[in-house]
Amino acid sequence: MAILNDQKPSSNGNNEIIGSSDEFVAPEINSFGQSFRDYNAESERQKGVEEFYRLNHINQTYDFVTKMREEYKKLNRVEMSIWECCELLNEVVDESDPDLDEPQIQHLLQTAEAIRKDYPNEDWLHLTALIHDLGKVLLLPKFGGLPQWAVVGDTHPLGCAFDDSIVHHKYFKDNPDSKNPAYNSKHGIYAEGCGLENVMISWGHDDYMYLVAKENATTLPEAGLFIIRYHSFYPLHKAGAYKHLMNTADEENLKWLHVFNKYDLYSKSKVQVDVETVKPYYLSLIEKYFPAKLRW
Ligand SMILES: O[C@H]1[C@H](O)[C@@H](O)[C@H](O)[C@@H](O)[C@H]1O
Ligand SMILES: [Fe+2]
Ligand SMILES: [Fe+2]
Repeated sequence: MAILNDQKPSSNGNNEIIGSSDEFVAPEINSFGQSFRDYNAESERQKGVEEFYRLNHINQTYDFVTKMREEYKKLNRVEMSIWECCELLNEVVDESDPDLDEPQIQHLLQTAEAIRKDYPNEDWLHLTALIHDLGKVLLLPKFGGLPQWAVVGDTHPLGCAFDDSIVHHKYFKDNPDSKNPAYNSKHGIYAEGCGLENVMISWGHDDYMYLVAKENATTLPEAGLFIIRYHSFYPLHKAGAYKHLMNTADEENLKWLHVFNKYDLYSKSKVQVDVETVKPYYLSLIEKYFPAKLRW
């Protein structure tokens, strides 16, 4: 499972050159004709996305995240299977995403099918892709009906300074934490190398799904759990900010997150995956790595 080189990590340990025509090719532009993750490009989605980040940056505080973690670790809301949850995502719309307006179940399957093409033997990675965004059910009434700013979008640490690389950074000026001297220095309340598991990250679908998977005793490897928990932490995995908070285990896991991110971001397209065709495969993976019913 360790990644041996900077290229595609191959499960047999060889530094093979990959040239199959069936390989996943990342497109240069999104379905709206723009580059991916361009938060300033004028588009039908730009204004809504910016308003989303304004609310997110004002309201996500250290105290808010502390309360959310306390509340949701009870897992006392719903009992259901992973697949049932995938189907629920059909009803969810993500207002933070400039690149996608397809139903979320399509995004899950597009990500999983793309990664499966290039990593046919890493079944844990296929399943990780399938479930990575399931936490977005927090938007639905029976999961608490949280507002968009508390569920989707990129994530960032609380308890230390907000890095400039965070999307629409200017809105942090109205976040009470940015005026708190305990929280607004580079290290804030954290020690160098303390490990990401000791860092408060803005609350949303990543941390919730991590909690659900972990508490329901999934047998997914650590790297899968890390991907689920930090896939929206673009300031770290894209911009390289906050690296001083990582420990050596985080550094290993981050390599897999980099692999995953390509498929999460660039598989977003208008080409739909046929759900019924791929369903039996994913059901078999769910059975391998999860109990039949989970507490949510
Ligand atoms: O808008 C997107 C979307 O909400 C994704 O699910 C999340 O993982 C990304 O980080 C975010 O930028
Ligand atoms: Fe996500
Ligand atoms: Fe995603």
